[in-house]
Amino acid sequence: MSARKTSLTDKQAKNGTSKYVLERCASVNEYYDIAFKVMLLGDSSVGKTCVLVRFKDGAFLGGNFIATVGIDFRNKVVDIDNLKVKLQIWDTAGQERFRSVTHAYYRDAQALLLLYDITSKMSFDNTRAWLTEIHEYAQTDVVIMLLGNKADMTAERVVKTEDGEKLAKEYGVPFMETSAKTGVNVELAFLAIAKQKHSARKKHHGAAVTLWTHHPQGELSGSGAM
Ligand SMILES: Nc1nc2c(ncn2[C@@H]2O[C@H](COP(=O)(O)OP(=O)(O)OP(=O)(O)O)[C@@H](O)[C@H]2O)c(=O)[nH]1
Repeated sequence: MSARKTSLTDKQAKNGTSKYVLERCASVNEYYDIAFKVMLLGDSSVGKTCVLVRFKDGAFLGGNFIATVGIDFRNKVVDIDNLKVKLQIWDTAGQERFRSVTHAYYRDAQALLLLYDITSKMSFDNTRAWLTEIHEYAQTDVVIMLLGNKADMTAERVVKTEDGEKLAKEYGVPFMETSAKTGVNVELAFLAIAKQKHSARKKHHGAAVTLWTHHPQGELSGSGAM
């Protein structure tokens, strides 16, 4: 496959949406209570960038496939338990040759969305290798979710829903099928993983945790106990 040097923004620019550059900068200082780093992982072309763009902008990046080079990120603030949770979402390159770049980011991730493509048996089989890699490089308390993407492509499906469920059960992780094209379950998946991380964090820190609220102007103020 011939991957060009590109990034998420390049992909969007290619699709005639250069306004994304401005929106991305504008959202950086958005108000939030806590922040989680979420990484998207999985083979090349399973739909990681498309899932991220669907979640962030509600759009589908159809057309020619342009592989991500290295890593890029975008932010989105969601509401969980009356808290503003900023998800800093890292979109990684699925191609093997960029693996050493993405390894460096694993240790900072608090949540991982591992994707396969329901029309590609190989991408499904490779999730085991991804899970081994996660085990090797990620934090021990990282929360993981398995996603079978391209659920809209029913005629081309080669991985049964039950197989995804079975694998997820084996590794003790939640599972969903998503479609970046139709949007099915995309928001739900991000919210589910953020909720899971938030619950784990609450359990770990106990009841008396003070949250620091980040205002757009840059001041900090304590927002009480959870
Ligand atoms: N029908 C359908 N096509 C999808 C879906 N998600 C992604 N695609 C298509 O699959 C191709 C690959 O999508 P990307 O999001 O670029 O894949 P990726 O996982 O980011 O690939 P890398 O950047 O190489 O890691 C593109 O042609 C997309 O239009 C989906 O849910 N349904």
